[in-house]
Amino acid sequence: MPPSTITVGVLALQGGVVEHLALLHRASTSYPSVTFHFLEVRTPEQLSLCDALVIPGGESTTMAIVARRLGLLEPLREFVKIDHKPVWGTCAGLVMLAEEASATKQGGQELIGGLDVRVLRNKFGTQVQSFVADLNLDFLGEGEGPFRGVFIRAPVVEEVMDGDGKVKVLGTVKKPGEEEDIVAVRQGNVFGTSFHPELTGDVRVHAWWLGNVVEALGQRGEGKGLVVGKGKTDAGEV
Ligand SMILES: NC(=O)CC[C@H](N)C(=O)O
Repeated sequence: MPPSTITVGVLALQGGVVEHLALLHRASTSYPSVTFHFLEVRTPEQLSLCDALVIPGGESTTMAIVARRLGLLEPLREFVKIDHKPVWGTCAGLVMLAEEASATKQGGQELIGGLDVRVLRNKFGTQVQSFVADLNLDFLGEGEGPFRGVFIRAPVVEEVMDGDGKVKVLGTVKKPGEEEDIVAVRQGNVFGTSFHPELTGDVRVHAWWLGNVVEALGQRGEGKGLVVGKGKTDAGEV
């Protein structure tokens, strides 16, 4: 039985929070039998209300420092690795969800973990080397056209570290003259993308992910979300 109400948080320490909320809200109309509540998460208390979480793009070093100061890092690790609640990280969010990261600032940076991968930060260079590429994301379903991948100081998965195939590669990109790079992975309830679906206006990845959330929580008999009117988030109308 899918749960009737689900609370989805967006970690709102910095980065593309509003964009995710807008697309999540649009995607939620694909599941009319479920009432979604969307919540900006800045405190452990807010996190504890969530059934699932999006960690947006932005700057993973800053996000980690702020999360540490707000007492959120350990609760986030529990959320992902002990409670196994569904989580999706985009770009900096993918970095946060990796077990290891390379090209970090001197002294390294704190991560949440959950994906047995090592990411390489800023693989394609600086902000001015941002690019857009058509991606074939088979998980979106047969007959779906390519997805416009927006890459901004994006990381890639440079190594899948688990030996037993738990990490599934769901998307790659190949720039002319370069090797293919892994840009979407999933391990159980943890999903990560190097690119930014929230900046495209294309709702398909958000809708797919919400479908996974509904399914995962249904299997666990969970979904304790607060019931609020559709069309609103804590950030107001989106
Ligand atoms: N657009 C982004 O989220 C950039 C991610 C950033 N390079 C980081 O490592 O945190």
